[in-house]
Amino acid sequence: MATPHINAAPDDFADTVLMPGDPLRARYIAETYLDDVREVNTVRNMLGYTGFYQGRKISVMGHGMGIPSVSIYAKELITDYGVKTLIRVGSCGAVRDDVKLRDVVIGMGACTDSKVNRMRFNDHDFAAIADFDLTRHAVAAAGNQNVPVKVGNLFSADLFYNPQTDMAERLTRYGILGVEMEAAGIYGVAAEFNARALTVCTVSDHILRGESLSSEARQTTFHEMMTIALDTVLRDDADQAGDESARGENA
Ligand SMILES: O=P(O)(O)O[C@H]1O[C@H](CO)[C@@H](O)[C@H]1O
Ligand SMILES: O=c1cc[nH]c(=O)[nH]1
Repeated sequence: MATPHINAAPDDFADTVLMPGDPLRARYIAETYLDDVREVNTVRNMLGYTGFYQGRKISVMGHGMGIPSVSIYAKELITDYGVKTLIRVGSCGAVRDDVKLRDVVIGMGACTDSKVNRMRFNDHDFAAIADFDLTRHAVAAAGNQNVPVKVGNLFSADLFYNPQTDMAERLTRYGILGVEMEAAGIYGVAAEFNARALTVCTVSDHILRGESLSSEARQTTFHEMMTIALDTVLRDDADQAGDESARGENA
Protein backbone atom coordinates (compact mmCIF):
# COMPACT_ATOMS: atom_id res chain seq x y z
CA MET A 1 0.00 0.00 0.00
CA ALA A 2 2.93 2.34 0.56
CA THR A 3 3.85 4.51 -2.41
CA PRO A 4 7.37 5.51 -3.44
CA HIS A 5 6.93 8.69 -1.40
CA ILE A 6 4.56 7.82 1.47
CA ASN A 7 5.09 4.91 3.88
CA ALA A 8 1.78 5.19 5.74
CA ALA A 9 -0.58 2.26 6.30
CA PRO A 10 -3.87 2.20 4.32
CA ASP A 11 -6.08 3.89 6.93
CA ASP A 12 -3.47 6.21 8.37
CA PHE A 13 -4.74 9.39 6.72
CA ALA A 14 -7.96 11.23 7.42
CA ASP A 15 -10.15 12.14 4.44
CA THR A 16 -8.92 15.71 4.82
CA VAL A 17 -5.26 16.76 4.82
CA LEU A 18 -3.83 20.18 5.62
CA MET A 19 -0.70 20.70 3.53
CA PRO A 20 2.01 23.26 4.16
CA GLY A 21 5.07 23.25 1.94
CA ASP A 22 7.36 22.99 4.95
CA PRO A 23 7.30 19.60 6.73
CA LEU A 24 8.37 21.32 9.95
CA ARG A 25 5.29 23.55 9.70
CA ALA A 26 3.32 20.30 9.35
CA ARG A 27 4.88 19.02 12.57
CA TYR A 28 4.17 22.31 14.30
CA ILE A 29 0.50 22.22 13.24
CA ALA A 30 0.14 18.63 14.39
CA GLU A 31 1.77 19.25 17.76
CA THR A 32 0.00 22.56 18.38
CA TYR A 33 -3.56 21.99 17.21
CA LEU A 34 -4.23 18.24 17.08
CA ASP A 35 -4.86 15.71 19.86
CA ASP A 36 -3.74 12.07 19.90
CA VAL A 37 -1.27 12.72 17.09
CA ARG A 38 0.53 9.92 15.26
CA GLU A 39 3.33 10.33 12.73
CA VAL A 40 2.19 8.61 9.52
CA ASN A 41 4.83 9.55 6.96
CA THR A 42 8.59 9.85 7.24
CA VAL A 43 9.77 9.21 3.67
CA ARG A 44 12.25 11.93 2.65
CA ASN A 45 11.37 13.69 5.92
CA MET A 46 8.16 14.88 4.25
CA LEU A 47 6.53 14.56 7.63
CA GLY A 48 2.89 13.56 7.87
CA TYR A 49 0.67 13.28 10.95
CA THR A 50 -2.85 12.28 11.84
CA GLY A 51 -4.71 13.43 14.92
CA PHE A 52 -7.97 14.98 16.03
CA TYR A 53 -9.14 18.59 16.01
CA GLN A 54 -12.13 19.05 18.28
CA GLY A 55 -12.84 15.35 17.80
CA ARG A 56 -12.55 15.45 14.01
CA LYS A 57 -9.85 13.22 12.46
CA ILE A 58 -7.54 15.40 10.39
CA SER A 59 -4.14 14.82 8.81
CA VAL A 60 -1.39 17.29 8.08
CA MET A 61 1.56 16.65 5.79
CA GLY A 62 4.23 18.72 4.07
CA HIS A 63 4.19 18.87 0.28
CA GLY A 64 7.58 20.40 -0.44
CA MET A 65 8.29 23.33 -2.71
CA GLY A 66 6.95 23.72 -6.22
CA ILE A 67 4.25 22.17 -8.37
CA PRO A 68 6.19 18.97 -9.22
CA SER A 69 6.57 18.17 -5.52
CA VAL A 70 3.02 18.98 -4.44
CA SER A 71 1.66 17.09 -7.44
CA ILE A 72 3.28 13.85 -6.32
CA TYR A 73 1.97 14.05 -2.77
CA ALA A 74 -1.49 15.30 -3.67
CA LYS A 75 -1.94 12.59 -6.31
CA GLU A 76 -0.77 9.75 -4.06
CA LEU A 77 -2.88 10.94 -1.11
CA ILE A 78 -5.97 10.96 -3.31
CA THR A 79 -5.44 7.82 -5.36
CA ASP A 80 -3.66 5.61 -2.81
CA TYR A 81 -4.99 6.85 0.53
CA GLY A 82 -8.53 7.89 -0.36
CA VAL A 83 -8.07 11.53 0.60
CA LYS A 84 -10.94 13.72 -0.58
CA THR A 85 -9.99 17.20 0.56
CA LEU A 86 -6.64 19.01 0.49
CA ILE A 87 -6.15 22.39 2.11
CA ARG A 88 -2.81 24.02 1.41
CA VAL A 89 -1.66 26.29 4.24
CA GLY A 90 1.21 28.21 2.70
CA SER A 91 3.25 31.35 2.63
CA CYS A 92 3.26 33.85 -0.22
CA GLY A 93 4.75 37.10 -1.41
CA ALA A 94 2.61 40.21 -1.87
CA VAL A 95 2.73 42.52 -4.88
CA ARG A 96 -0.01 44.98 -3.91
CA ASP A 97 0.05 47.99 -1.59
CA ASP A 98 -3.12 46.87 0.15
CA VAL A 99 -1.70 43.43 0.98
CA LYS A 100 0.83 43.48 3.80
CA LEU A 101 3.01 41.10 5.79
CA ARG A 102 1.00 38.53 7.81
CA ASP A 103 -2.23 39.19 5.92
CA VAL A 104 -4.19 36.04 5.14
CA VAL A 105 -5.29 35.51 1.54
CA ILE A 106 -7.53 32.82 0.08
CA GLY A 107 -6.79 31.51 -3.39
CA MET A 108 -10.11 31.34 -5.20
CA GLY A 109 -8.03 30.75 -8.32
CA ALA A 110 -4.40 30.39 -9.27
CA CYS A 111 -2.58 31.62 -12.38
CA THR A 112 0.74 30.01 -13.16
CA ASP A 113 3.76 30.05 -15.44
CA SER A 114 3.90 26.27 -15.12
CA LYS A 115 2.75 24.09 -18.01
CA VAL A 116 1.33 21.28 -15.90
CA ASN A 117 -2.34 22.09 -16.35
CA ARG A 118 -1.88 22.49 -20.09
CA MET A 119 -0.28 19.05 -20.09
CA ARG A 120 -3.45 17.79 -18.42
CA PHE A 121 -5.83 19.77 -20.58
CA ASN A 122 -4.71 19.16 -24.16
CA ASP A 123 -2.70 22.40 -24.21
CA HIS A 124 -5.78 24.53 -23.51
CA ASP A 125 -6.14 26.98 -20.63
CA PHE A 126 -7.45 25.30 -17.50
CA ALA A 127 -9.04 27.57 -14.90
CA ALA A 128 -7.31 26.36 -11.73
CA ILE A 129 -9.90 27.10 -9.06
CA ALA A 130 -10.54 26.23 -5.45
CA ASP A 131 -13.55 24.24 -4.35
CA PHE A 132 -16.38 26.73 -3.81
CA ASP A 133 -17.71 25.21 -0.58
CA LEU A 134 -14.26 25.13 1.00
CA THR A 135 -13.73 28.71 -0.10
CA ARG A 136 -16.95 30.01 1.42
CA HIS A 137 -16.38 28.08 4.63
CA ALA A 138 -12.88 29.55 4.89
CA VAL A 139 -14.30 33.04 4.41
CA ALA A 140 -16.89 32.34 7.11
CA ALA A 141 -14.25 30.92 9.45
CA ALA A 142 -12.13 34.03 9.01
CA GLY A 143 -15.14 36.26 9.64
CA ASN A 144 -15.96 34.36 12.79
CA GLN A 145 -12.38 34.89 14.03
CA ASN A 146 -12.44 38.57 13.03
CA VAL A 147 -9.54 37.99 10.66
CA PRO A 148 -9.85 40.16 7.54
CA VAL A 149 -9.08 38.12 4.44
CA LYS A 150 -8.84 38.88 0.76
CA VAL A 151 -10.15 36.30 -1.69
CA GLY A 152 -8.96 36.14 -5.28
CA ASN A 153 -6.16 35.08 -7.57
CA LEU A 154 -2.79 33.68 -6.59
CA PHE A 155 0.15 33.24 -8.93
CA SER A 156 1.93 29.89 -8.66
CA ALA A 157 5.46 30.46 -9.91
CA ASP A 158 7.93 27.82 -10.99
CA LEU A 159 10.82 30.07 -9.97
CA PHE A 160 11.14 31.58 -6.51
CA TYR A 161 13.94 33.77 -7.89
CA ASN A 162 12.37 35.02 -11.10
CA PRO A 163 14.75 36.75 -13.53
CA GLN A 164 11.80 38.39 -15.36
CA THR A 165 12.03 41.68 -13.50
CA ASP A 166 8.87 43.15 -15.03
CA MET A 167 6.72 40.29 -13.79
CA ALA A 168 5.95 41.73 -10.34
CA GLU A 169 4.53 44.90 -11.87
CA ARG A 170 2.31 42.82 -14.17
CA LEU A 171 1.05 40.73 -11.26
CA THR A 172 0.19 43.92 -9.40
CA ARG A 173 -1.71 45.22 -12.40
CA TYR A 174 -3.74 42.02 -12.62
CA GLY A 175 -4.63 42.15 -8.94
CA ILE A 176 -2.75 39.06 -7.85
CA LEU A 177 -3.07 38.64 -4.08
CA GLY A 178 0.02 36.52 -3.53
CA VAL A 179 2.86 34.77 -5.31
CA GLU A 180 3.50 31.22 -4.18
CA MET A 181 4.50 27.98 -5.89
CA GLU A 182 1.82 25.28 -5.64
CA ALA A 183 -1.84 26.33 -5.71
CA ALA A 184 -2.32 25.94 -9.47
CA GLY A 185 -0.78 22.48 -9.22
CA ILE A 186 -2.87 21.26 -6.33
CA TYR A 187 -6.03 22.58 -8.02
CA GLY A 188 -5.09 20.74 -11.21
CA VAL A 189 -4.47 17.47 -9.36
CA ALA A 190 -7.76 17.82 -7.49
CA ALA A 191 -9.61 18.34 -10.77
CA GLU A 192 -7.89 15.39 -12.43
CA PHE A 193 -8.65 12.98 -9.59
CA ASN A 194 -12.04 14.29 -8.49
CA ALA A 195 -11.01 15.70 -5.13
CA ARG A 196 -11.46 19.12 -3.54
CA ALA A 197 -8.75 21.65 -2.83
CA LEU A 198 -8.26 25.07 -1.29
CA THR A 199 -5.23 27.26 -0.67
CA VAL A 200 -4.95 29.66 2.23
CA CYS A 201 -1.74 31.67 2.49
CA THR A 202 -0.12 34.02 4.95
CA VAL A 203 1.92 36.83 3.43
CA SER A 204 5.56 36.17 4.39
CA ASP A 205 7.22 38.60 1.97
CA HIS A 206 6.41 41.88 0.34
CA ILE A 207 8.10 41.56 -3.01
CA LEU A 208 7.80 45.25 -3.93
CA ARG A 209 8.89 46.55 -0.54
CA GLY A 210 11.63 43.97 0.04
CA GLU A 211 10.11 42.90 3.37
CA SER A 212 10.48 39.34 4.62
CA LEU A 213 9.66 37.17 7.65
CA SER A 214 12.25 34.79 9.10
CA SER A 215 12.21 31.05 8.41
CA GLU A 216 11.28 30.50 12.07
CA ALA A 217 8.26 32.80 11.72
CA ARG A 218 7.14 30.92 8.59
CA GLN A 219 7.36 27.66 10.50
CA THR A 220 5.57 28.49 13.72
CA THR A 221 3.63 31.76 13.71
CA PHE A 222 0.83 31.55 11.16
CA HIS A 223 -1.82 30.93 13.83
CA GLU A 224 -4.69 32.72 12.06
CA MET A 225 -4.23 30.78 8.84
CA MET A 226 -4.05 27.45 10.69
CA THR A 227 -7.20 28.03 12.70
CA ILE A 228 -9.07 29.29 9.64
CA ALA A 229 -8.12 26.09 7.80
CA LEU A 230 -9.07 23.85 10.72
CA ASP A 231 -12.34 25.67 11.27
CA THR A 232 -13.06 25.37 7.54
CA VAL A 233 -13.02 21.59 7.91
CA LEU A 234 -15.50 21.67 10.79
CA ARG A 235 -17.81 24.07 8.95
CA ASP A 236 -17.65 21.95 5.84
CA ASP A 237 -18.61 18.86 7.86
CA ALA A 238 -21.49 20.69 9.49
CA ASP A 239 -22.68 21.94 6.13
CA GLN A 240 -22.57 18.50 4.58
CA ALA A 241 -24.46 17.14 7.57
CA GLY A 242 -27.14 19.76 6.95
CA ASP A 243 -26.45 21.91 9.98
CA GLU A 244 -28.15 25.22 9.19
CA SER A 245 -25.91 27.19 11.56
CA ALA A 246 -22.96 26.56 9.24
CA ARG A 247 -24.85 28.05 6.31
CA GLY A 248 -25.58 31.47 7.76
CA GLU A 249 -24.13 34.48 6.05
CA ASN A 250 -21.48 35.05 8.68
CA ALA A 251 -21.61 31.75 10.52
O1 LIG B 1 5.57 28.19 2.82
P1 LIG B 1 5.16 27.22 1.75
O2 LIG B 1 3.90 26.54 2.08
O3 LIG B 1 6.27 26.25 1.40
O4 LIG B 1 4.85 28.10 0.43
C1 LIG B 1 5.76 28.98 -0.21
O5 LIG B 1 7.07 28.94 0.32
C2 LIG B 1 7.96 28.21 -0.55
C3 LIG B 1 9.02 29.16 -1.04
O6 LIG B 1 9.69 29.76 0.01
C4 LIG B 1 7.09 27.67 -1.67
O7 LIG B 1 6.69 26.37 -1.38
C5 LIG B 1 5.95 28.66 -1.68
O8 LIG B 1 4.76 28.22 -2.27
O1 LIG C 1 6.74 31.64 -3.52
C1 LIG C 1 6.85 32.49 -2.65
C2 LIG C 1 6.55 32.23 -1.29
C3 LIG C 1 6.70 33.22 -0.37
N1 LIG C 1 7.14 34.42 -0.76
C4 LIG C 1 7.43 34.69 -2.05
O2 LIG C 1 7.83 35.79 -2.37
N2 LIG C 1 7.27 33.73 -2.96
